Amino acid sequence: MTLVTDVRLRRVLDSRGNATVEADVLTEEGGFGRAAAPSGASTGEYEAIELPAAEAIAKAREDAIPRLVGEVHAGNQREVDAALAAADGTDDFSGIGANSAVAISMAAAKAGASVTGAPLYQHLGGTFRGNTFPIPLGNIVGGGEHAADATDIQEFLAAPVGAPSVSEAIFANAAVHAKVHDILIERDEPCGKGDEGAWAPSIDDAEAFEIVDEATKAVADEVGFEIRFGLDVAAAEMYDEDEGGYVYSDQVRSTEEQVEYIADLVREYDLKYVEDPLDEDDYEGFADLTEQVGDRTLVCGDDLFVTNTDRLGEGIQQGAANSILIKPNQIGTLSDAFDAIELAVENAYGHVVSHRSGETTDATIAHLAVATDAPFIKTGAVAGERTAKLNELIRIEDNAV
Ligand SMILES: C=C(OP(=O)(O)O)C(=O)O
Ligand SMILES: [Mg+2]
Repeated sequence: MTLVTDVRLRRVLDSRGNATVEADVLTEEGGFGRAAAPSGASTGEYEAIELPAAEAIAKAREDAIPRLVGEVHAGNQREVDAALAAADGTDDFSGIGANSAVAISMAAAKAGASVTGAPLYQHLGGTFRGNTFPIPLGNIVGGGEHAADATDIQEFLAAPVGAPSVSEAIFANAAVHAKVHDILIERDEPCGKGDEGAWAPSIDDAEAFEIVDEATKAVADEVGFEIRFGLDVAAAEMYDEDEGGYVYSDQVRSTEEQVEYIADLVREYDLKYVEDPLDEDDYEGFADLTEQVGDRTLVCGDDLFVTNTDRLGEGIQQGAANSILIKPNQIGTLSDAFDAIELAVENAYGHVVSHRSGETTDATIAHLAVATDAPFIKTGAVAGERTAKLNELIRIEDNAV
């Protein structure tokens, strides 16, 4: 019923104005799915390989499409993704590009869902999925690789942990974003934005902590539920062995100092979430920090794990982190992302489904988060390509998809 009859690929724009891959998958019975690959800026060293969009499309047309059309069923995700892996022939999708692979994989899932008439989250999660919704982590202030001349820490993320519904959580994050704007205006700070729609003022990290703390508390008082905040330190981008550690604007911190610094921040600001607090090769540092504060905060591996079961397995063995970021394009297919989620869940690691800094209006990750009962989703607070996912979550909650 869901035999693939055509796969069409094209270059489209992403939110940074770069070319990315969009895929259409067509099936018997009129099934149709369309999806586009996102793209990172602070990419992990161990991620699957994104090729220039035109090259990824050419390679996929030559090697992958003949293995898909008339050969696999869009309703059978593992069959689709195995064909993509076989067509690629490498262990990092450098053959056809992880951007072609993930776009086709997600488009196939949508085509499979369209034939059955089930919403994508139900097609992916099954009718016996749980009944939870992810808490959205909203990027409020940021710098690092996502904005020049702003904070060293890449993302300050609002975490509306007490929200009674996903829509109230989403509106709370938008209110925190607006509150930070008010505070920046009061302080006479410029209000430019970074790649993900977060404010990117030329302030130091200490001032950003002060402002985000004030804004989350003020909005929590207004809405009447708990809002905490968290960080994506993206520390691999700061780490420089030759410089002796983590290079901040005003100092260099050794690994021990970095662990201490982050642990102190968790305690001082009661942080709910800390992503990539250490370099992507430093399992030991992650384990040390997790031992110190893992009982009170999520220590999350993004560049550390890159949605990869081998790297997550190593982390589980060493006690490094207690949660994993899930970015399908880091690993290439939805099946690979599901494998990482399954391994995480089996080992009581939380999973946080995530956007990339370069995005389109594709909303697949909203469905993926709901399908897998993800405790959190990280997909910005404002900006059209971010609100595409947030509004889809609201529609899912409202049974309107
Ligand atoms: C979303 C992120 O940024 P990028 O897509 O640039 O890796 C991140 O680091 O978590
Ligand atoms: Mg990250």
